[in-house]
Amino acid sequence: MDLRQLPTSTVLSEHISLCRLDGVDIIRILHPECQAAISLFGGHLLSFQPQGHKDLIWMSEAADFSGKSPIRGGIPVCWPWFGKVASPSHGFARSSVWELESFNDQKSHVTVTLTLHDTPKSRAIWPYRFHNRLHFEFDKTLKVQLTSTNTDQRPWHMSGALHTYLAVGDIMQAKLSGLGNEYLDGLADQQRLPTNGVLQFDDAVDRVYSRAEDTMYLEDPALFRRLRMHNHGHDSAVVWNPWQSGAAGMADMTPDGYTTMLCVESAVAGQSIVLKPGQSHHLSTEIGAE
Ligand SMILES: O=P(O)(O)OC[C@H]1O[C@H](O)[C@H](O)[C@@H](O)[C@@H]1O
Repeated sequence: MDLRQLPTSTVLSEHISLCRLDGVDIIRILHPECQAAISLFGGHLLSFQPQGHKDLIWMSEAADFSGKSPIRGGIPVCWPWFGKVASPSHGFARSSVWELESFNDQKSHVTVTLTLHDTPKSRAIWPYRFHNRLHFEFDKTLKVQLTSTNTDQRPWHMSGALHTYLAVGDIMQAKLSGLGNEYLDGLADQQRLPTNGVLQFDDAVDRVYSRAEDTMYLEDPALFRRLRMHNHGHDSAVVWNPWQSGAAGMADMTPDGYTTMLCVESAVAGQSIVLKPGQSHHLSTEIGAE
């Protein structure tokens, strides 16, 4: 995604502009430390490229920016549930329009905060009141924090994920570590299986690592780099790559798209979290290149 080519709608500050791509409004950051983009549709981080590096985040060449369906790539926000436990799959936050609450453009970094709260439309899908805040901090690393607050008078349950699509040079050479000692295999009837915490790739994976470490590393020899991911507020790391056969069944992924991506998600995918009225939960991820 060439961020400089996006047509500017409004200049917000020296390094931050509002742009438009098809049906979505995009906050674009062109800062000496990094370039980044966030779609208001989905509150969806689209790109993060620290100075001197290729993008750390993968975006599908066939992604749909109509604003009608979730965007394939970036960091979709799965909320208030993860997976297909209800409809729509991965919740409604990734296909809702978030509001820009504030931004702060500094010499050393940029922050952007978006919000999403309940509406009659959201309550028709999920009958609760909530207030979500999504805070992004950009410098040499990317920090994303989702704060979910119960503004209802009843307790409610939530699960979810920051469903990060990491960019890799060649998935066949990549190695992910820090995964803990067991996983549930989504491609084998949710069997609970032991592991040494390291994963290499030669086929589709869809796994929930329920004892992942807070910090994971993705070795990427093809791009001569290692990505570091530090998660917080999660109970699992979900790892997903659809491989060739899965990509072939997706209208918004090119046939070879799977070779340059790996989803490593900071997720609440085990037991859902109960929030009482007034309580909040923070789910975050920090990503950098070494
Ligand atoms: O196609 P989506 O709804 O975006 O979901 C993409 C993937 O998300 C997660 O990683 C799940 O574990 C996978 O089972 C799912 O296929």
